[in-house]
Amino acid sequence: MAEEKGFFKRLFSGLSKTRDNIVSGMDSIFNGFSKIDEEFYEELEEVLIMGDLGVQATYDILDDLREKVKTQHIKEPAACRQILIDSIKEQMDVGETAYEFEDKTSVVMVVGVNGVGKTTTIGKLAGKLRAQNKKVILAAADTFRAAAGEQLKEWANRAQAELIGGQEGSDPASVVYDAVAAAKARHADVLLCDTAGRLHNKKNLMEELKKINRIVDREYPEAFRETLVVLDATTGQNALQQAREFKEVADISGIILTKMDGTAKGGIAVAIQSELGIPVKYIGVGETIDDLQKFNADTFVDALFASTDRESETDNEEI
Ligand SMILES: Nc1nc2c(ncn2[C@@H]2O[C@H](COP(=O)(O)OP(=O)(O)OP(=O)(O)O)[C@@H](O)[C@H]2O)c(=O)[nH]1
Repeated sequence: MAEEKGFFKRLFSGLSKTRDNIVSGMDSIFNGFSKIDEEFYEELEEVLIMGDLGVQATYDILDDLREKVKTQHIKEPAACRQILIDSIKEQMDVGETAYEFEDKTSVVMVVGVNGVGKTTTIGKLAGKLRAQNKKVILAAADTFRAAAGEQLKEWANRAQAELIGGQEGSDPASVVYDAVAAAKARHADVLLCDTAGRLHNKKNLMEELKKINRIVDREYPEAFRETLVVLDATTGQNALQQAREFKEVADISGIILTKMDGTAKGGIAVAIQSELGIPVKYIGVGETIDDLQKFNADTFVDALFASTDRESETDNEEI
């Protein structure tokens, strides 16, 4: 519980800019309007869209609000606040988020375009698994970018995980082949593969991922599989677009949203889960190895909408 409480507090403070961006605007609408009319809905729409919740999720949330206002005969704008909170949670519902790979012999493909924090995230994930005493191997299969291998090596050292590959320009599929052989020989629990994420040539990317997946299918059929996309939350709608494009080329099982600390665009988590139906599994909340947290949509929405007095309340309260 203490860990959960600490998590809520960190999430609460990390979301301060997103809160300013979304909730402050909403609250001034709830408090400033004396009746629920078209202008009220229009202003809410603007706040939600500007808050990066995405067009689709915004429309769905507002349709739901209109419906409930009608059926429950709500007259007070302020009474809409809780309905909206519940509706955002409903929109984000993708069922229970599973983390089976953490407890199984598994191969995890991690994809994401350059600069989103992919290497850092893989390092953090390795650290998290190592802290659970898992044997972790990292495959440096993003062989396209110079220095990517070096950077991953540093993270591997930090996390005390073994690294396979890392030579610039080598074939990603052969790195994965070697890494699978190492994972099997050394009875690794989790093989984390840093794979390429160049979206400008989708066909090549798709072929490359297919080729890599075929190798794992053939060489390691018993392994549990997962494909995670890393997205930079600070890029807002761009991140959503990247998620859409990766969804077209691979079977994505989860998303990791980095740089959630201090961004005003945290609303993108709503857009991703609501529009794509893919769970955000982790969020990055800083640059160190411990700054990766499991994501829970309800806790996220609660932290976003919690009043600013809530932070001190959480000192004495179990969340
Ligand atoms: N504040 C913050 N910074 C982060 C987070 N995750 C990554 N970063 C920083 O983002 C920058 C880019 O991270 P990298 O891991 O190098 O990015 P990358 O996606 O691996 O880039 P490539 O290696 O080019 O593919 C680094 O300075 C990281 O420290 C996060 O959750 N919060």
